[in-house]
Amino acid sequence: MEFDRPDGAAEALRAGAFLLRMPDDLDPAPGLDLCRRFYLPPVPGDRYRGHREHGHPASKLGYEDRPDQVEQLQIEAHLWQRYFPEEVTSLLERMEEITGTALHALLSAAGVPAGDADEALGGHHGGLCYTTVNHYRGDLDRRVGIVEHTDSGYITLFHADQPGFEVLDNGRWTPIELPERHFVVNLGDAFDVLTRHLPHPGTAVLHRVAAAGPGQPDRSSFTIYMGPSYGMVLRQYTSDGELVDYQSFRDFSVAKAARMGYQFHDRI
Ligand SMILES: O=C(O)CCC(=O)C(=O)O
Ligand SMILES: [Fe+2]
Repeated sequence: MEFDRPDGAAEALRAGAFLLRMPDDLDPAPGLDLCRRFYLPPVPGDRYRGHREHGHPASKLGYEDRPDQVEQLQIEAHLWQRYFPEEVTSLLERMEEITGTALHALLSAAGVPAGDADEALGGHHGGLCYTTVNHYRGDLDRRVGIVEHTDSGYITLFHADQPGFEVLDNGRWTPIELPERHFVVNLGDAFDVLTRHLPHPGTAVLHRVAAAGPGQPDRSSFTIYMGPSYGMVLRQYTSDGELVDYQSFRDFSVAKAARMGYQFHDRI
């Protein structure tokens, strides 16, 4: 991963969000197709549709109709093959690789010593990777597309087909222009906690999606989320560069959900 400005990495860590150009041979269409069809009634043999009523028994996440304009489908990486069409799984796996590369580059830019990253990310306990498939319903009279929040993990990468994404930058809500063939990369809470006392801390960016007005087309986005697993303890570097335990990720997530006024996943 390369930044097109000399201060690119520093600025990405400070803001907690940046744009990443897609590789030329990556086709986001299967992901957008899934966003536009997962909520439609099931048709036998069509794995794009029917996810509202599916139940996804193997997943701890699954379908959720949220109080804002968005309805979401969240599926862990090890279940993509089971629940999604093949071309969607291939695309998501490719995006997972890109997300991992970006995460390691940013950890290094933040000052995590080379060779330390795997231990900092939880070592053999492994992490959690899932996709979120978002359908923003323009015809729903709700205040926002998705309410302001920080992502909980280390990093999230997403692609959206329309504007609406906004970040809080220097105290101001700033709409982000989404050029063709780009991903947005966001830093989340676990990255923020881990790097808070390092020379170049990364910020968990507060972001939201504006409501689409009546008569506007529905908006689609799909993400790759990478974070600690809920059984893990969040880690943090002290200012002396020592890696110590911070708080159980589950406790952290429950407290955050209460603070931000939403319900924590009831299957976790
Ligand atoms: O759809 C977007 O632009 C952002 C989605 C998002 O913030 C999320 O799924 O966590
Ligand atoms: Fe988000």
